Amino acid sequence: GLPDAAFWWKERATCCKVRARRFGSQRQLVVVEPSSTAGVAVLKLKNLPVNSFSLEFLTELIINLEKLENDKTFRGIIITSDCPKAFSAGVDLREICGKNPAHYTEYWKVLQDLWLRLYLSNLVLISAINGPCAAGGCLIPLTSDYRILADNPKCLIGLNETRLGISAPFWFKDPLVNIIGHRASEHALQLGLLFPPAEALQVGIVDKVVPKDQVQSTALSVMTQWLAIPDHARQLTKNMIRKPTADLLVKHRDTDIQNFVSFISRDSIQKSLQMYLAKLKQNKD
Ligand SMILES: CC/C=C\C/C=C\CCCC/C=C/C(=O)SCCNC(=O)CCNC(=O)[C@H](O)C(C)(C)COP(=O)(O)OP(=O)(O)OC[C@H]1O[C@@H](n2cnc3c(N)ncnc32)[C@H](O)[C@@H]1OP(=O)(O)O
Repeated sequence: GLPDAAFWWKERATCCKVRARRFGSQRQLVVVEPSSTAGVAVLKLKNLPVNSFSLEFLTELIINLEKLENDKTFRGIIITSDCPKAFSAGVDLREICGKNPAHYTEYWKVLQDLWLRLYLSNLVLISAINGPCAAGGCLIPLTSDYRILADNPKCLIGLNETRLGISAPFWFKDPLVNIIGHRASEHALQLGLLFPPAEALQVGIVDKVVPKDQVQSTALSVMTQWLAIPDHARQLTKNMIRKPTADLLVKHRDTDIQNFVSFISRDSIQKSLQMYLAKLKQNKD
């Protein structure tokens, strides 16, 4: 439960800081601003062009989340995108293509860290999804407490991993099952469905669909409702509900990493990821 997670966070926080020093980039990939509502931060994802999860971006994201978690002035975070093209395109395919097992191991550990940091956060997390959100990109909405999607046909959301010839890990699948149910997940995951807004709302992968220019204000007004509940009661309840799902990853992290590394290192998987990336580059608007 929380003691386990706290242990992991302490250990991994040190690794993140070491890694951040290694990148030493001048680009700010995550921007945190206080909102007009007291106690609420707006965290903007800014890894242009599509907020794909590079190792550097993940590291910066985790460090910023950790800072907010430890800053007692904040009770909630609205997570949104500052990239016009996407909320998030998920895993950066260049991180899991053509690299070595040591790199895959490091990458997967950091992605697990992000998931744990978000899923077990004591803060209220609201995803203000203002662009397409695919596969690993759904990690943020699926670990949030509430999801608001922009009503735009380009704003597709879902776990489309099977379309790339890969499978979503169990810790993506479990929150999806918790949110939309077993049968709908079975359907969505196997077919790698990306839902347009009305269908996303109907299946329940998002809680609200609003015009794009109202995503932010809606997130703030939903946040106000959540913050009306005393923190300790809400946090205990959140932990009680999420602990069994989180424990599965906390207890099986190493096996999960080994499975991922051996799966992703296969020639056939590498080939299909390379083909998908090449197709993305061809299909330019
Ligand atoms: C045993 C089992 C154990 C474990 C499981 C095993 C494996 C699990 C694997 C990990 C699980 C998670 C997987 C993922 O997240 S895979 C990524 C899936 N993402 C997608 O399918 C989205 C792809 N992107 C898009 O659809 C579009 O880019 C998008 C977001 C709709 C925006 O479209 P558009 O505005 O037209 O912009 P472009 O397509 O031109 O994109 C701009 C630019 O970005 C590059 N790019 C896009 N997405 C990615 C990406 N995910 N990784 C790397 N690069 C990406 C794109 O190629 C363009 O690049 P260019 O250089 O041409 O400008």
